[in-house]
Amino acid sequence: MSTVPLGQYEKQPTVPLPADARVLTGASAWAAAADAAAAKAGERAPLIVVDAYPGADLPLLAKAIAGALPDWRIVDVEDAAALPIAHIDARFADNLTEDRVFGVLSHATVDAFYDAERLDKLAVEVDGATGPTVLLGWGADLVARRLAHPYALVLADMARWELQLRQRAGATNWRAENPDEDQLRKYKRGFFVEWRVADRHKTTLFDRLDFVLDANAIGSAEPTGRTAGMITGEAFRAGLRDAARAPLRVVPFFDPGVWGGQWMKQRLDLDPGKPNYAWCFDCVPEENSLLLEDAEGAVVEIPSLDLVLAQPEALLGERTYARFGAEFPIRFDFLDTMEGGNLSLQVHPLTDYIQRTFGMHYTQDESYYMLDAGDDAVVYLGTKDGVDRDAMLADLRAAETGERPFPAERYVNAFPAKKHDHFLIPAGTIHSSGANSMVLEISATPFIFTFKLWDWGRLGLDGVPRPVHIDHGERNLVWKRDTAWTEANLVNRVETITSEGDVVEERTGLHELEFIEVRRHWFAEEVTHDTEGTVNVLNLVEGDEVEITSPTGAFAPYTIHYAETFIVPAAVGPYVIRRTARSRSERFGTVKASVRGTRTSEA
Ligand SMILES: O=P(O)(O)OC[C@H]1O[C@](O)(CO)[C@@H](O)[C@@H]1O
Repeated sequence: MSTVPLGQYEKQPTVPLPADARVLTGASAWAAAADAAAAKAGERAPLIVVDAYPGADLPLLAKAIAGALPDWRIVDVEDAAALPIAHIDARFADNLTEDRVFGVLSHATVDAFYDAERLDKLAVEVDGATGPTVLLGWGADLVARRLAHPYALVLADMARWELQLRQRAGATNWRAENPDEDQLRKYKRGFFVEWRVADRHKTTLFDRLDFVLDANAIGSAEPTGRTAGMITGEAFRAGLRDAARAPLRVVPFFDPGVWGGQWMKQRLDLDPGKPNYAWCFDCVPEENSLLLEDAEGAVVEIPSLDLVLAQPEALLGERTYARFGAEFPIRFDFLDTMEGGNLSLQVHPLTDYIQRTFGMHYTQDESYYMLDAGDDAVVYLGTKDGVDRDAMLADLRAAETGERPFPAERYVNAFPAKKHDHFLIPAGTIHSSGANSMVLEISATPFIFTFKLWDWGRLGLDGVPRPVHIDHGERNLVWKRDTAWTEANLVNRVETITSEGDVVEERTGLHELEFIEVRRHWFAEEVTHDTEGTVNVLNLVEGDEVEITSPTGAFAPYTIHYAETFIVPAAVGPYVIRRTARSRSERFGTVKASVRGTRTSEA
């Protein structure tokens, strides 16, 4: 039974660890690592390798290890063998670019950050060590794997949301000297280079890990009330294997913005002291976390991306995995502009453009599902009939220089928006959510490839104008998406699929140029679903509380509250969504997204 009040959004959802797994903390965690290292070493001096995700707080980690294992020599692999930062900057200059926001995705491996000769030398030195040694740092395994003898391997893992919070608070990129650099540039360096390389690297460790340490809780940007937990590699692997076979939620994160609103604060019970909340990222497994909980209630936080990387086929399904690789292709998030402002007027790149320019293999196709709407809510979508494109571009450029505001109403449609409307936004379509809207974005995962065209003359939260990219926008705007086309193709394309008793199933999108299929179900009692071999992402858009149950008892009933997004992994198969014993709502509504053409019943 749910522990939160009826209908109240759960902000810290957890995923159970196997019954026999325990979260270790403090000195006992390091003692367990030391025991494992000693057992592997036999007659030799034991070795613990702590491979830390870039952005982990190494000084604090070293202090914790030294406190627990005072007789061990701790070697900072980064100090010993990393290439000078100027060398790394030059190596990745083409990926990092001069732009504030956009880089080019790197295909490098962690070796590119290290001096191979110094790694060799360090390996020889560690090989000859007579006392117990800890190798610490991102890529520490590069040294250890040069050795012929076994060692205990610890991954000090971190999620991207925590990394971003630390960057905002002054943390640098990996070994860079940029504490005061523009946050957009720090993020760019993570997104296009560091995190890509680091994810590729850590995936090579997963099968060999002896322990996973929650480095989010070591030097956290904001107080979490948690001490850093450690679980065994076995618990990590088994926990993820189980997680990919039952419904789950990732840990949502909430972020303020220039256009942010008040709806989430009130309805999702967020900090009333904050001026606003703009976004809630409720299903972006690339950035969110999973909270793994043991049978005694102790919790360890890991990146939810680990689930995607470790269990891609069970999670995504064979066909979706074949199409996207180990990437979670569906993103759900909230955009809250209730009593806030308009989003920027924007456009996303076409597939060909995002591939050629940024090295992304699929693009940021989107849609706005209206979870709620004020009386005056509108969605800006598509250009007006007969627009003079040169005049519009000239007006956008004049607005960018501050010469005069952009007359958006002259060029862009503003469609009235009400609760449960669904607006489809294939890449290349000009769009923006207006003020007084509560949008559930159901989109492809890419989320930073936004070409802002006009930001309504306002400044960003950092006091400087947010970046506008009219040149990129011009190359991607599809001008034939005028009023008539937009209305016929992108506004409320709802189609009833079946209607039986109290259950109605509708298709609400997305547009045929987008790969996501969205089905909405209305019901009073229950609806039977089947993943049919592909991942489902759902949100309870109407009703206070439901539970997800297994007709075969394959997983324990899982409670979902209003507005919560949840993932049903492909491996689940059949599942039932039904009202709970304490539900008070008369009617429920869910929206369910999957990748079109990947269900077993689709030829
Ligand atoms: O550019 P703005 O005005 O912040 O718009 C909101 C942004 O949030 C997203 O919807 C999701 O990250 C982007 O597509 C969009 O750019």
